[in-house]
Amino acid sequence: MSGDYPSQQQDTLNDFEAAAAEKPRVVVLISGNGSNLQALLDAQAHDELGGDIVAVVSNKADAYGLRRAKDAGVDAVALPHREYDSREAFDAALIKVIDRHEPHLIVLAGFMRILTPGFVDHYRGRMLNVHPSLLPAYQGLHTHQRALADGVEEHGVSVHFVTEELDGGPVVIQAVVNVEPNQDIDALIEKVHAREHLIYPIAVRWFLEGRVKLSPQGKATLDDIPLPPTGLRMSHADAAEELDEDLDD
Ligand SMILES: Nc1nc2c(c(=O)[nH]1)N[C@@H](CN(C=O)c1ccc(C(=O)N[C@@H](CCC(=O)O)C(=O)O)cc1)CN2
Ligand SMILES: NCC(=O)N[C@@H]1O[C@H](COP(=O)([O-])[O-])[C@@H](O)[C@H]1O
Repeated sequence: MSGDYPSQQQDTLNDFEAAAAEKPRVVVLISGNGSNLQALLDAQAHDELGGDIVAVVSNKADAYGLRRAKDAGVDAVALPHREYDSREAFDAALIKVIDRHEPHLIVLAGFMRILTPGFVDHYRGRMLNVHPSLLPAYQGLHTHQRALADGVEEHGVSVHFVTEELDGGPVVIQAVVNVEPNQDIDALIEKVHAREHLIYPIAVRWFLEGRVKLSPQGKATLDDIPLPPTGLRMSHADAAEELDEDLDD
């Protein structure tokens, strides 16, 4: 296009093109393998995320998810929480690292640190988490083991807004996994992961499109309609269709 317009008009055209090209920025926090991060990176690569992952930050330097970020050409930062004297000091350092990227959304993807109220407040309404249970059941850790020990017939995964209450934030999307009699825990975890990898990119895209919001009253809404406490229940087929994915099981 250069040379077709006087220089001032060309500058304006460049500005418009630059603005059109810039997508919402996402920072992802991890602690481990990063399979959910990979699902988000894959969705982005297929133009299904609605934004760009601009940085991945891990509180564990040996997290394989950092390798996934580097392989995808994304800024990968290790910020070991053990190097800080307090949870507040770690969170303050984490905010500095994150805010360099001026993100529109913070995504927790297997991030295994409880965040302080100050951190949560700083990103209120623009921070999501994926939790391996049908919230409000089984908040906290070891959800699969606890669900199996209780003999539940249904388990699953929830994507929710992050608030001060651990895993207590308003739910956006849930996916249900049927638990077989004598269910093998590794097979259950694999089924839960498969559903996480579908519904998380959907929830992120809907947020970045402005469809999913956290109201000032602390309620999650989809297209301005309040979501129920269990969020939107998505079947495997519906989620696969929404993401234009082939069903994998
Ligand atoms: N303020 C909030 N912080 C976090 C939330 C949240 O909803 N509000 N979600 C969690 C994610 N999460 C479950 O989905 C979770 C992560 C970590 C823990 C936890 O007990 N962490 C321990 C350390 C455990 C470890 O290192 O293996 C800790 O922080 O002391 C519970 C739930 C993310 N943060
Ligand atoms: N309480 C938080 C929690 O347990 N999150 C869970 O950690 C796993 C991370 O896997 P990944 O690193 O492969 O995405 C995921 O199953 C996620 O739901």
